[in-house]
Amino acid sequence: MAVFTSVTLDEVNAWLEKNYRVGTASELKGISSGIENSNFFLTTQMGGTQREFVLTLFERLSKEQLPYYLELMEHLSKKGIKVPAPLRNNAHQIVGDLNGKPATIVTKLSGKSFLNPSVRHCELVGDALAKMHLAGLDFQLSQANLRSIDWWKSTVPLVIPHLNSAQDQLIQSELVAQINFFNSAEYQSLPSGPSHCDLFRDNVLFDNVSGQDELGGFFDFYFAGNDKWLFDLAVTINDWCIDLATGEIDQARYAGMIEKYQAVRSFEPAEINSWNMMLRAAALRFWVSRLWDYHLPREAKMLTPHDPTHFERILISRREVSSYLPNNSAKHATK
Ligand SMILES: Nc1ncnc2c1ncn2[C@@H]1O[C@H](COP(=O)(O)OP(=O)(O)O)[C@@H](O)[C@H]1O
Ligand SMILES: N[C@@H](CCOP(=O)(O)O)C(=O)O
Repeated sequence: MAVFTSVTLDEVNAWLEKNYRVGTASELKGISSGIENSNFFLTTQMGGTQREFVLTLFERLSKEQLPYYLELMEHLSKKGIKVPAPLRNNAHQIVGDLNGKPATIVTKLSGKSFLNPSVRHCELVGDALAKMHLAGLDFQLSQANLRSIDWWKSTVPLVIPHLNSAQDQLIQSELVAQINFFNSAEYQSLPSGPSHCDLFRDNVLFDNVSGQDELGGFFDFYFAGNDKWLFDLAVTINDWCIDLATGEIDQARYAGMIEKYQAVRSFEPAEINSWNMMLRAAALRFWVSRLWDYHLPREAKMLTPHDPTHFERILISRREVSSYLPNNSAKHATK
């Protein structure tokens, strides 16, 4: 995360004293990774106990949109899914205000990210993602994925002036294909529910337990929304189970993630048929957002935009190669 809004230790202490019972802040460290919000590692001292949190100031999401994300994290965490738990303030509110921005404190997960994941890491993520989908079924709030097709339709025209003619043609033809896909009866029938929608390698931590990596947790729910579960899985596969240089699927990691996901929740026939288009949708989603962040950047300290051409390559690869979603009972070609 970049730091768009600065906060001092004194400002945090005044805010904590007024609103929370977590003791006194002894350390506040701006976090440089991430691109959406202003994040800080926050250490507090209370009665001789040191506690660690993450303080987030939201830069784009409004106070009205935030309860969905934060209450979803609270809901999942209460159900035993490893995600940060937001702290409610003294007025029992899940979000407050700090330095003119909506702000919240969540528990800090332990562990580290693996940017070159193994088959085991992918298996752990597949298992936990399916469990997270099922745990979200009885979550009462509903909010659409704000970075879905309506956002692609409004953002593609803004980035087109920055593209060469081959890219322009590719993005427009994929958008049309996705509009048709989203309008199909089969798409409409796909199972859905609260979804993370950005479960990249840098949004998952692993802990080493007795010499073996175990899931530390999923975080960064601020692109979450009610969406097709298959989209969530496709976003995750497109980041975790690929050869990073070419964007092509790595079969061992792919099979590991799918198998463990499916051990928890079996795919429906419509999901098997929709898989290739969903992988393409997931690639288009991040090509568009990376182009937008790259060509229309915001002012921020410590902001490093991601490379858009990576998702252009992934999209080209998914359009050229038909992918299969293995199922215990049936295997269908998707193209
Ligand atoms: N709850 C958490 N526990 C541990 N680390 C976290 C937590 N939330 C954020 N981080 C750290 O902060 C970094 C940036 O957070 P992220 O949510 O990705 O930012 P952004 O909101 O900009 O996407 C992460 O890479 C991670 O190192
Ligand atoms: N995962 C997205 C960017 C979203 O940023 P994050 O830091 O909030 O995960 C990408 O890689 O394009």
